[in-house]
Amino acid sequence: MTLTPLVYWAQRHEEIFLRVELTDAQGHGAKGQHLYDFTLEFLLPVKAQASEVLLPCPCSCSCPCLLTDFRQVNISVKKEQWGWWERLTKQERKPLFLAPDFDCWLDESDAEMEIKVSNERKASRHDEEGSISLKTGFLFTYNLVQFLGFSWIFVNMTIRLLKFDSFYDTFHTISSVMFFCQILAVVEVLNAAFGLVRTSVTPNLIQLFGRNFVLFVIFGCLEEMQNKPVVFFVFYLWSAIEIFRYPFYMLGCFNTEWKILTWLRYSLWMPLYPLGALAEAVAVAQSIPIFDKTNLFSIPLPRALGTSLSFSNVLRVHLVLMFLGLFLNFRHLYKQRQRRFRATKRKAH
Ligand SMILES: CCCCCCCCCCCCC[C@@H](O)CC(=O)SCCNC(=O)CCNC(=O)[C@H](O)C(C)(C)COP(=O)(O)OP(=O)(O)OC[C@H]1O[C@@H](n2cnc3c(N)ncnc32)[C@H](O)[C@@H]1OP(=O)(O)O
Repeated sequence: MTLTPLVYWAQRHEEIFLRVELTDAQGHGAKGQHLYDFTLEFLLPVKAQASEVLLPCPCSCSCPCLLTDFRQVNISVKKEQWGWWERLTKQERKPLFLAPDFDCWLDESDAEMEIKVSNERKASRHDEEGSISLKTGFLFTYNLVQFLGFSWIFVNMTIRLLKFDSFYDTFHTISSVMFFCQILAVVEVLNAAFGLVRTSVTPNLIQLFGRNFVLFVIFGCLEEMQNKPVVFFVFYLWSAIEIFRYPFYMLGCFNTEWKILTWLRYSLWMPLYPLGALAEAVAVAQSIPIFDKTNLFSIPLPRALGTSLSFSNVLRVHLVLMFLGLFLNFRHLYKQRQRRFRATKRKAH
């Protein structure tokens, strides 16, 4: 016996959904195997191929099998032309077995809203992807430029060291590239401030201020300091860490890491940071008598208090701050190291 099933329908601008219910088919209650049949003449042309979305097979296998408890067939038919139909069938009178599928029903305006929301979602995903790749491109370029700059400094100084060239002209050969790299390092504080990288501003600010004070104020402003061997030690120690730190960040931009590079980035600072701070402290200490002698940057005082306040007093305060800064950054780097290696261990398990 052939039965006519109940057919529920809904539409979107590009397709028709049909839900064919077999349980409530005419002849309800009949058991055994039956043939079900219905005919619909659509209002407008549709694409020939309909896709049938079947309910999962009760035995949850993927093999073709006979479905004995099969109550519903979902069919989706693509419209030939995008648009909204005023009804489903050519004939104005709705067939008796046909009813709206209120579970899936949308009015034209709701469907338009759905399209709008989905388009907006797509556009925002697109924007997000765009800004992620812009951020990655920016960070990669920044790290690459710093890596090239510091590599040039490190290689140049190593060659000079191996050739037993004089320590005394380090500043004149290296300073322009060092100035460039250290001015550019302002970006690192901005990256932290704008949340471009997962770190805090304070350690970056301490690092930037500490180095740039020595570079621009002590070495840059005092010619007498420029020929001292301490310049060599300061520049060499700074660049020794950066030739590992920046490539580590470059790989990080693409979620990649080389274990040995990660280890170097998070271990070399342990000897280098105190040595670097010590070299910087020596430079500051050596500059104190020069500032006293030349009165450079001294602050004029009212006569009752004396003639002027020497800049060397600022340097003495700076020396104290340096040890505080060294302590804060040492602690920060230690925590970063713990976090990094804990994460690596977790990944390995
Ligand atoms: C405010 C006024 C205070 C006045 C103080 C006065 C003086 C203070 C002086 C202190 C002594 C300074 C001595 C020093 O100058 C001597 C030397 O430098 S000697 C050489 C040895 N030095 C070092 O080893 C330090 C090198 N520098 C650093 O490590 C950083 O500058 C530092 C801020 C100290 C730490 O970096 P950060 O906090 O960023 O840690 P991470 O590297 O672990 O990064 C955290 C996450 O962010 C991602 N990140 C960071 N930067 C970038 C980037 N440019 N591009 C891409 N990604 C980046 C990184 O990948 C981490 O992400 P994730 O956790 O997902 O892996």
